Amino acid sequence: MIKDKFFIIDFDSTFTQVEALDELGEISLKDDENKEQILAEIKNLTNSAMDGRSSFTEGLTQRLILLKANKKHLNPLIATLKTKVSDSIRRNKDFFTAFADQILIVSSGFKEFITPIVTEYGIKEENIYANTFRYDENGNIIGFDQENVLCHDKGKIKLLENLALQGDVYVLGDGYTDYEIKEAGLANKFYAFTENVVRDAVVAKAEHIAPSFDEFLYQNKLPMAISYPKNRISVLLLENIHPEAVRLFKQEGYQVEIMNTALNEEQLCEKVKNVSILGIRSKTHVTQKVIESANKLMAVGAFCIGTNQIDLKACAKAGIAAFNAPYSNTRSVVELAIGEIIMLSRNIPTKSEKMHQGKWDKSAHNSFEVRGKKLGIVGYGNIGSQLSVLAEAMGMEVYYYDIVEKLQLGNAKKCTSLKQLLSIADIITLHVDGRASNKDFFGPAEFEAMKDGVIFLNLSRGHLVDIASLVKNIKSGKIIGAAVDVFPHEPANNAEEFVSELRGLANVILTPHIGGSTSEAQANIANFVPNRIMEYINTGNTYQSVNFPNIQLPELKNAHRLIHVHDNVPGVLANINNVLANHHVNILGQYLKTNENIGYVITDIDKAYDKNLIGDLRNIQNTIKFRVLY
Ligand SMILES: NC(=O)c1ccc[n+]([C@@H]2O[C@H](COP(=O)([O-])OP(=O)(O)OC[C@H]3O[C@@H](n4cnc5c(N)ncnc54)[C@H](O)[C@@H]3O)[C@@H](O)[C@H]2O)c1
Ligand SMILES: O=C(O)CC[C@@H](O)C(=O)O
Repeated sequence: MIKDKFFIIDFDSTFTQVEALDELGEISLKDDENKEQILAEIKNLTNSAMDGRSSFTEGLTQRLILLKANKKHLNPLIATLKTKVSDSIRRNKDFFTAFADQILIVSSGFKEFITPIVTEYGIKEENIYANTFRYDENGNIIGFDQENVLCHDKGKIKLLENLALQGDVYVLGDGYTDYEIKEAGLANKFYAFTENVVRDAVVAKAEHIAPSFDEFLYQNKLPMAISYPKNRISVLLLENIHPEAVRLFKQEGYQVEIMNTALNEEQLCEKVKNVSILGIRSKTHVTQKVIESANKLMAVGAFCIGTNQIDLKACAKAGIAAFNAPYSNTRSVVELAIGEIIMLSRNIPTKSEKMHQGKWDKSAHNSFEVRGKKLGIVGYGNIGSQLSVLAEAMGMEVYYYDIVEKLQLGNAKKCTSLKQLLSIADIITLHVDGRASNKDFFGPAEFEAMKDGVIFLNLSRGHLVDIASLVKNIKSGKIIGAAVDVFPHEPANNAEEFVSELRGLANVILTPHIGGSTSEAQANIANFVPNRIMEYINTGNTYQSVNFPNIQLPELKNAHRLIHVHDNVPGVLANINNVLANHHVNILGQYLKTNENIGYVITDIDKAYDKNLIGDLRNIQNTIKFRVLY
């Protein structure tokens, strides 16, 4: 145990997420008709004192008058505060117990509510320095013990002078009075604690910032509950990702930067250098070069279905796990396709445009019901098969073609070749994935093989269709209607012009890659992808990763989890186990999965291990990445 270090920890907004007197006001003023106004006044007084803008003693006196609190309000207050202990303090409970002799709570709050909270964390009652209330004969709180130095301005300084601690003193707090201890020369280091509140005046003065208690422990090489402070994990989210993803990552304690645009390779290489988690949609390309520029990248999240924009193999080889949202926008794409099939069958784009020009063209020419028509679905995956179900419900006859064997839904008929499908269908819709081999999948020969008067849709990927051939066949009248949502070149953001030969053609619906852009889908994606990534980081689970072997395990309690990513060559598992045996490590469980590129091993071991073990595991030949989870 380290004997010559003392940790001075503030209570309000540091040990707990809140200011206790504000919470007390919520209780004591519950039935007061001016509650909101009084609470606002109390908050102002608190903030002014915490920022060092006003006299602490005066503010405290005024706050107690405004509170109109009674002894009977303290139990409910304590119950509330117990639920509001700061997250990072709560998870590091073991630290408080282990270092109880060296931890002092120094607060200008009140012992009556501080003691029951902090002693549950192993903090010693004699190490709690705080004020005490004075009551009248009815239990009303009417003031505080004026003898206590902590109720006076510079009270914390006076207390520390009196304590005359022999050793290094580290102060952690959110307020100006905490900083003043260091300023007065009574502490070696002051850490502005910003997990709950960021006080600019304090942060500006602080030489150390602790966005979490983990960071404080990490910087001081003290034992912590997690392997790495989450605030050190930086997330870059591009392409206007839904705010729910930002909220989830921030809630986890990560630093998040958002951009509304896609980045080109050069821009991304620069931006990605210190990023741990990268979130993109369909337009940002994560290339080999980008991966080589990323020094800290652990995971890439495609906030969409398609992952063709990510070099998945290069990511795996660099130990970077990639995730997507395979089903979150499926329904949205299907609904758009259904709508477009009907609109195109009725020639609506042309008719609507004419109406806008004042032209009344009431005719049934080239207008058809979809009932009884043959719909040809190319790519019978999640989108294709769901479209099949809805199309049948509208009375369409469904044909599909896929390169792999797929479950036939309803009365859908499987075509044994693309050619067969193209020769049968009245409406052809493309739902294959964007793998490289599908480039120019639909060119002159495929359009040639279609029936005359066909309708064509592409809501999959732009590079799958040769646009010049498509345009030629629309102009010739072979294709009487088309809907295109995806293009070989798409603008990086909403400010860039969309340039395409498809512009201005009759009965052609052009949409800006919005097949999956519904509120529901974007919110679902924003929930799904961060959770997958955070689970991977916190537990090692690679479930639904698109490039890592999938392993799913429960969170680990009272053991270490060693996560080893290596080239998929023979002998690595044996080498891992040799190292573990040499260090006399007891294995609690071990799981290995490989794919064509990498091997992924999770080993759960006893809590105790010799520190050289980590270095030895890292040095095993063919190791790509290694990390330890607590
Ligand atoms: N427009 C949008 O906003 C939008 C939204 C979501 C998805 N998408 C695109 O749609 C694609 C399909 O999505 P999904 O969820 O159905 O994917 P999926 O992986 O479930 O289905 C793709 C299917 O295509 C098949 N396939 C691949 N190549 C083929 C080929 N050459 N010939 C025949 N079949 C082939 C696969 O075997 C698979 O069954 C995504 O990969 C994405 O590119 C676009
Ligand atoms: O939102 C996007 O950019 C892509 C949507 C879609 O193409 C997908 O792959 O899910």
